[in-house]
Amino acid sequence: MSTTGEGDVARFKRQAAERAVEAIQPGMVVGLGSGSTAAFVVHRLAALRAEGKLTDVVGVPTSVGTEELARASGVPLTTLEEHPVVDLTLDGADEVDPALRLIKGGGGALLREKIVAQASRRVLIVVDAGKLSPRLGTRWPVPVEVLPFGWRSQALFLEGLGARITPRWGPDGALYRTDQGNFILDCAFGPIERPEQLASRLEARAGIVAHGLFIGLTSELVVAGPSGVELRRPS
Ligand SMILES: O=C[C@H](O)[C@H](O)[C@H](O)COP(=O)(O)O
Repeated sequence: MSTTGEGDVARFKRQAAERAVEAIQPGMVVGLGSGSTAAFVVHRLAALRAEGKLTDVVGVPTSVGTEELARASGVPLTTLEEHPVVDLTLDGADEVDPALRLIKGGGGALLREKIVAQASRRVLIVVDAGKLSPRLGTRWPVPVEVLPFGWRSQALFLEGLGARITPRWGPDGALYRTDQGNFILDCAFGPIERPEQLASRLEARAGIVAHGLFIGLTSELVVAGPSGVELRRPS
């Protein structure tokens, strides 16, 4: 059923999120992703709690924004210090290729999202069909989080790898700061032939704190579009 005034994309995100929440079992520690799709997850979890269901589930937020949303919605939170292993993480993505490799970080939460995903037994990625792509980099730049110290050197390094760099700006007219106080360089590589190789190069560079390529982390994908809601697993 559609919510009044809700556009198609928002409806697909909500439908995918509602399906994904069905994977949550009582007593689980659940990683709560960031962004508009993950917000639907939090809202659905809060609605189930209000019905007296899944009341013993606790969430690990992947950003300050998600933490605030969960608190405002009454979803109980924990930390990776208290629960270093997460049972299930539900998160969105910006671009998904056929092998279920991802680009994430459009909202700047890539580092905490990756930390939580790597600490999770199972990662369910939740998207509308518009996120599906034949090859990563076709539709979205790769966000790269860099320390402010030496960031221009990282920009030159990234240009050397073939990227067109756009530093991300905040609404206040200053360079955008992540939850960790770092900058983000959005790196348009175009369609990326070998994402694993690019990821290794980025990981080898001091000053690069995180990148938005999520490889080998997706356990399952829930995708919603005009033809319905579908579950996919990496082949
Ligand atoms: O940093 C943000 C995250 O990686 C989001 O999960 C991603 O940008 C998708 O966001 P949305 O669900 O709003 O399209």
